[in-house]
Amino acid sequence: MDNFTTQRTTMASLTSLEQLPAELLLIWHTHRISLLVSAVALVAAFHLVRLLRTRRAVVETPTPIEKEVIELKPEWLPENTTFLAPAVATEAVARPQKTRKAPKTVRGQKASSKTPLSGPIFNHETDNIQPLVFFQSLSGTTERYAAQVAKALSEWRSQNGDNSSILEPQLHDLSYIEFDDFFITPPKAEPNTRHFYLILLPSYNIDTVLQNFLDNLQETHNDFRIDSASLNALLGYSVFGLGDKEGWPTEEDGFCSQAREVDKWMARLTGRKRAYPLGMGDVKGDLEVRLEEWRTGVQEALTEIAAGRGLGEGVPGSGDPVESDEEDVDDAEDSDTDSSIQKTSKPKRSARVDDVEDLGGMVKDTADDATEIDFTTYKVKKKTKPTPVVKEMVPTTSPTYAALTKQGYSIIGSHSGVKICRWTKSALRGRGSCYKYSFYGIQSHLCMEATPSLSCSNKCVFCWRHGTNPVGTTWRWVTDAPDVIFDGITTAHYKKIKMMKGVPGVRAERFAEAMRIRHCALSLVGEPIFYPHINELLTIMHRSRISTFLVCNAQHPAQLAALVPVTQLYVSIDASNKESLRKIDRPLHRDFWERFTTCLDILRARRFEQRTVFRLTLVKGFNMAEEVRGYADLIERALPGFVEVKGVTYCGTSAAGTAGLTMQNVPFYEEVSAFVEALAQELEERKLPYGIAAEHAHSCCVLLADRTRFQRNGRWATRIDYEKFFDLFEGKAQGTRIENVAGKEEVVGWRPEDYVGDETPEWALWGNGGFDPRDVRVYRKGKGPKKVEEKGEAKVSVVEI
Ligand SMILES: Cc1cc2nc3c(=O)[nH]c(=O)nc-3n(C[C@H](O)[C@H](O)[C@H](O)COP(=O)(O)O)c2cc1C
Ligand code: SF4
Repeated sequence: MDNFTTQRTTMASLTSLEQLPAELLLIWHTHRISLLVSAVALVAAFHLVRLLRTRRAVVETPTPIEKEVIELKPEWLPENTTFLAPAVATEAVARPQKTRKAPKTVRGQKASSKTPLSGPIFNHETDNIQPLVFFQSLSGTTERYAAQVAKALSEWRSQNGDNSSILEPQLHDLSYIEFDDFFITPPKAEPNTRHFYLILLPSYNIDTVLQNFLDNLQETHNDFRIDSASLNALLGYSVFGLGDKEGWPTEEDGFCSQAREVDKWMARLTGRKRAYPLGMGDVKGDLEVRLEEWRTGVQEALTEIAAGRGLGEGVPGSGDPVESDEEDVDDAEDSDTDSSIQKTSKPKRSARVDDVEDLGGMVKDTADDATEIDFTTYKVKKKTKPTPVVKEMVPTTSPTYAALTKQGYSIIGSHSGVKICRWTKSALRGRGSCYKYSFYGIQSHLCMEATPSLSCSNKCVFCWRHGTNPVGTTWRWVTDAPDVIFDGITTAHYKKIKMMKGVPGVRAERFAEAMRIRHCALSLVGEPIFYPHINELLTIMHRSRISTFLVCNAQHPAQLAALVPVTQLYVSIDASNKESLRKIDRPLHRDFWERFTTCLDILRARRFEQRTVFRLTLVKGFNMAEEVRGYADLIERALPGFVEVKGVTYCGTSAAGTAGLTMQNVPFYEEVSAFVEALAQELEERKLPYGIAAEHAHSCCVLLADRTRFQRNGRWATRIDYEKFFDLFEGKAQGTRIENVAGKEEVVGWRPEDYVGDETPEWALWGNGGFDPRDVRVYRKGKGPKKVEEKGEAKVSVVEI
């Protein structure tokens, strides 16, 4: 190309370059709408891809889940329970074979009915008598009188110079002591101190904690490893019963029935050392007179012992010529037994005796030259035993039933309950849902609160149940079928919703929505997993596309291990250490701490199957101060997906008062928040992946969550995709829980990450209060701010009532 041509081409290019902006401008003017639309679409597509990718990032885990094996003790397996085969996860837990109780085998000399088992000799010149006053009280009467007795005894001994060997009486609530420390053998004491027991008891013909005491005495007496009169080192005992003749006029009707039984068992356990006859008083009649008589008699018996004259003459122990009928029957059987043994040429040594010997020091020979007798083979006189009657947990005639229904609970069958909670009513009126909406997207007007077991194995200080609630360690009541319970609770719930129709402020659309239950909180009161058919009941709910949040008290490891996966599984963590837990939950199980920690291990093992939650209820003065590290230890052990921290709600009952709970024990929200911050800090220092996710200041509740599992792209995603949960349950969607089955990796179910829902809304995040901006916040007169406030972009309307 020559120079001229090159110049022309360059000129032409420059001209066209000069024209380019004009052309571009023209193109822009002609196509700007379609260009803008395409650009927006492109950006949207880009974000969508990113979102899907991050969502998948929450859902996927490439590695198969290792199963942890947790040992369950045979005694934890539910007795008298039809146990349902769990759908999943029981393989994760080794279930030991239930060992059958061996027949009772006694090695040693059977105590004759005529000679007392003496126990150590009391030397009145050197030895001291330690009176112990025990009581059990459900509504406070016996506690009051027991304290009076202890005080009167104390004054009597200090005013009377002859009583110098009688020590200051000690008062013990049977709910707090370890039975093993006092009722297997007498407690440890100074070498020259011997014990004298006084026991004051009410009677209850419903299942209460009292029955637990009775069962313990009976078990101790029947335990083949323990001397059947293991309390014979006591100097003596006496029982006083409080009853009500209005309801139980005679002994045949049950007047003071449990005191009578305790008296009987104590006679056996002490080798008949009844120092003064059983006293009984009618709370609505002669109680004070009878109690005074009894105390004077007991004092005389103590004076006799202190003077070295023992328990008196006549029939062992009582100084009374006739023992109670029941003991005579027992003795008659025993003598019958003795004679049948004498007829046997040579008593054979039982195979079980070897087993017993293996127990070493636990077996106590009653005499050195004792003949070994196998009581398992003799023929006993046939005794017609009454067929045991299975009781209803909450019969319609019981005071518990009356109290519950008065408070608005509907009792379904004889052991289930349902109640509309205040948040359901509040949501129906557009005044806000509970924290479950802020954290997990559950609208309170779509939620039903229910329990299939009103009974539980704790007596928590913050429980509202006024003390007369049914308690027990095993399920032994008439059992209602799961479909009957489901129909009953849903019908009762809808009935209660319908009753809200005329309440001012109820929103029509919410009322209509509420006629389809979407969620069930199995947490009302009691212990839902105590119900033997809980798995069937949960399955019915899931089939009806009702999601389930189940709260348990960590006292039933076997049931927890076998539970079908629920939408969200809660364990109440009421304290961070054994002592504190004993004080606050007042558990009935002696091995409550072991049960509790095993439940944490089970929760850890099952954290890949369902969302797991620790529920901490903070009670000032009980379980807050100095316990942050302890709670962090428990979190580290169980690795729950979430930790909900909530201030206790004061129930304002006399029961709470008796437990020493007042308004002073209710922490302020600032105190709860400070506690949560300290806990988050402690977890951070331990490199545990928890952060404070959300709050609901209105119900004094803050949520911590596992960042690695419930955050998406750096934002909290604590809400639940309920539809996905049901699809996973029905098999319409495939889960991603992979396990090693016979050496092969297989999808065995779903994981919590499979049904993670939307991101936590801005207003619910930590620092933003957690009140749904669509609702109207209502304050009581003089409590809240008076004008409409601006909060972020959302308007929070404030109305005073
Ligand atoms: C549900 C219930 C069942 C009761 N059952 C009996 C009973 O079987 N026999 C009896 O003599 N008194 C019975 N009573 C009366 C109590 O034993 C009596 O009120 C006692 O003083 C309660 O003591 P507390 O306040 O220490 O618990 C019953 C009371 C209630 C509330
Ligand atoms: S576990 Fe629940 S129902 Fe049972 S005593 Fe505690 S608060 Fe009450």
